[in-house]
Amino acid sequence: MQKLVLLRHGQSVWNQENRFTGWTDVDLSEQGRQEATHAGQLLRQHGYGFDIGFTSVLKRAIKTLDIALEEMDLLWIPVQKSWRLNERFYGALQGLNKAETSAKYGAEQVLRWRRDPHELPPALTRDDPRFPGHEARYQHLTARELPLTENLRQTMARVLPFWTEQIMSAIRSNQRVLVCAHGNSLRALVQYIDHLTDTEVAALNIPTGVPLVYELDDDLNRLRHYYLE
Ligand SMILES: O=C(O)[C@@H](CO)OP(=O)(O)O
Repeated sequence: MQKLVLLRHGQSVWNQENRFTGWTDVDLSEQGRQEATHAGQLLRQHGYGFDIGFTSVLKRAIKTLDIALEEMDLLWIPVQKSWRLNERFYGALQGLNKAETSAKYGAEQVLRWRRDPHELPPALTRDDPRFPGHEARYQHLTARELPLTENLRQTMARVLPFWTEQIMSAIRSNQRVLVCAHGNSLRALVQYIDHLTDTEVAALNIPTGVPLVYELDDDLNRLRHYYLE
């Protein structure tokens, strides 16, 4: 039996301000730092150790992983960062306040944008300052990989190659893995691992900063999963 731990980053400043975040590189809030510290303490108290960490290229996830590893005195382990673990790209909604957007477009539409796995938020244009193609960290991405908007299906499609090629292969070589990512990139991964239907994943919300443990059999099928308390 193998264990895998998934961790959503601690609360960010824009989670706190109730703004659509996506690929915007906002920092952790003070509460988010505390959540990350607590996650690391919980993992340490339950005797967890890790050989490798995986995270996105966004600082709220990178810092959460760093803080949690520091609590376990594991800052020295290798960490691999990939844009494929980034939050779902929220298109032209990025930066908008969620309550104001509900008042403007209606709560039902906003809920579809947030949770319907097939619904595409309004797209950005390439000349928008928020387009990731302007950023050095995404220069190696192809034009097709650079998103203008993204639904959960598309998030899953870019997360899965990283899951199979990097994360699964680390688990298969008996490395103990900690993945620190985002609400929606983790929802996409959990939908895949748990074979959730679209209705089930629409209802799934992963809390910030709470370690989610997966026990896997030798073929890496899920045996059970639970949050650490
Ligand atoms: O704003 C975002 O990027 C995400 C995660 O905070 O929000 P939501 O939960 O609405 O998909």
